[in-house]
Amino acid sequence: MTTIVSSNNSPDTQAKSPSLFADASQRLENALQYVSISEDAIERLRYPRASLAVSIPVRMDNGSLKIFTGYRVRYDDTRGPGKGGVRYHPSVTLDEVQSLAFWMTFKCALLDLPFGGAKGGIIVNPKELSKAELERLSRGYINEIADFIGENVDILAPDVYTNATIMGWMMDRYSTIKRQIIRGVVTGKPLTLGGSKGRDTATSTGAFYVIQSILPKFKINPQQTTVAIQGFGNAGATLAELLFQAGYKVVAVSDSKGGIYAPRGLDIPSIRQHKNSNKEIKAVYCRDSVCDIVEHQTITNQELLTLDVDVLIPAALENQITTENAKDVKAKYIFEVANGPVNSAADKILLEQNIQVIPDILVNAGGVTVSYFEWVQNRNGFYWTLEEVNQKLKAKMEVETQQVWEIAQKLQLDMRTAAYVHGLNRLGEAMGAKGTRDYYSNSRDR
Ligand SMILES: NC(=O)C1=CN([C@@H]2O[C@H](COP(=O)(O)OP(=O)(O)OC[C@H]3O[C@@H](n4cnc5c(N)ncnc54)[C@H](O)[C@@H]3O)[C@@H](O)[C@H]2O)C=CC1
Ligand SMILES: O=C(O)CCC(=O)C(=O)O
Repeated sequence: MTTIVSSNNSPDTQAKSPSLFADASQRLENALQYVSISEDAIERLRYPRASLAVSIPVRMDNGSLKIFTGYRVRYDDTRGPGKGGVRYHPSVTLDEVQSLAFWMTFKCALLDLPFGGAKGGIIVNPKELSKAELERLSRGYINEIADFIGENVDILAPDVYTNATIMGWMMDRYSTIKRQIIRGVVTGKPLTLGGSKGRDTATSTGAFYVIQSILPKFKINPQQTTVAIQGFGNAGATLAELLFQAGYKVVAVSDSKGGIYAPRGLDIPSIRQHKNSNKEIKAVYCRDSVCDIVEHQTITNQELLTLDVDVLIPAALENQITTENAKDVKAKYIFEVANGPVNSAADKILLEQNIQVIPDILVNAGGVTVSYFEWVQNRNGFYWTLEEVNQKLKAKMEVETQQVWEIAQKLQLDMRTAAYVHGLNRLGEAMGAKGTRDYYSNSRDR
């Protein structure tokens, strides 16, 4: 069954119990003094537009029935249909999904995509499910949220522990319910079902373009740059490989079980191979086609965050750098590939330490940008080459990175506040263009 949850989950109502959403909203409040948009628009942006909680009945392989809880939140759709991934994780909460949908809103505006922000999640450890159970769960989720989504309403995509296969099942189930093939309701699908070339690597490729645009501004040269990456999934592992190929010295990587650190540098392609075959990370260094296991330390995910490296890339989950460890961070640059890895209190500490944080809503926006390309291709029924996709992605990431940089320079802001200013200006403009008559109040009508 489906429940519409109160959308009145504003920072105010959550102030009594500190939440991820209250913390995320702080970034909006910090940017407000640098923009001139209407009070109405600001008030609207403080609240998610709609939040849905569903119970998903799944027949397990042993014959029992298990009920899973899922969410979908549409935060804002002023600039277009809601857009955002679906996360499968045991620690998913409504508060987290609302925060992720909030970030999607600003991310899509920042990249000037014709989308609003949305996100979904299911409380589940997918590693404990068989493939058949996972498929029934994914199809069941769509059964419950079908009236809440649509290719012109709210469009799904992959996120943590979801992938192209799951997106294919979801699109197929939605099409079955609607009695027509509707490819554009989900992006990140398998190529054979209308996926876009380059979507699987888009988040990391986009992040790579941002890194390559920002570091030269600080006269940083890849060959002398050490990098630590937390999270070795879709986003982290591919980015590690791109940086490795470009000559950066990737000295530490980790997954949910922990990581490895080798000051000599790691051979990322070999580590990916090991991970794919052995399901664990081993420290490997290869030169001239000869590989050996290098001297390395195993480290915890927390230790990785405070390594003495030039560049730190959190690419796993939110709230990794907080007041607990921010003062111990030694990296000079943090590129946030994960959503929300640094909380707002930690931002202040990092700023005092002169550490440059390049924010999630810019760094990881390559994923949703290629999702947009996929949606466009689905609507046109005409598909692009990988070169076309990457060329368009590169152009978009570089233009918006430069704009955020210029706002930061002009207003003397950190990159995160500058990114919110950029997104807010676009959101405010769209809200202004729509007018406020739908709010059924004449007090501010002009
Ligand atoms: N997949 C996408 O298109 C996009 C993903 N992101 C963000 O990137 C981050 C990673 O997502 P994906 O790579 O897609 O997920 P994924 O499911 O492919 O990989 C997640 C990785 O994080 C690791 N991990 C899980 N829990 C961890 C923990 N407690 N500590 C350290 N590592 C842990 C896993 O072992 C795995 O290596 C998330 O914050 C996600 O929201 C952002 C934009 C787009
Ligand atoms: O590709 C998409 O639509 C959204 C990806 C996503 O969930 C994110 O950027 O956090």
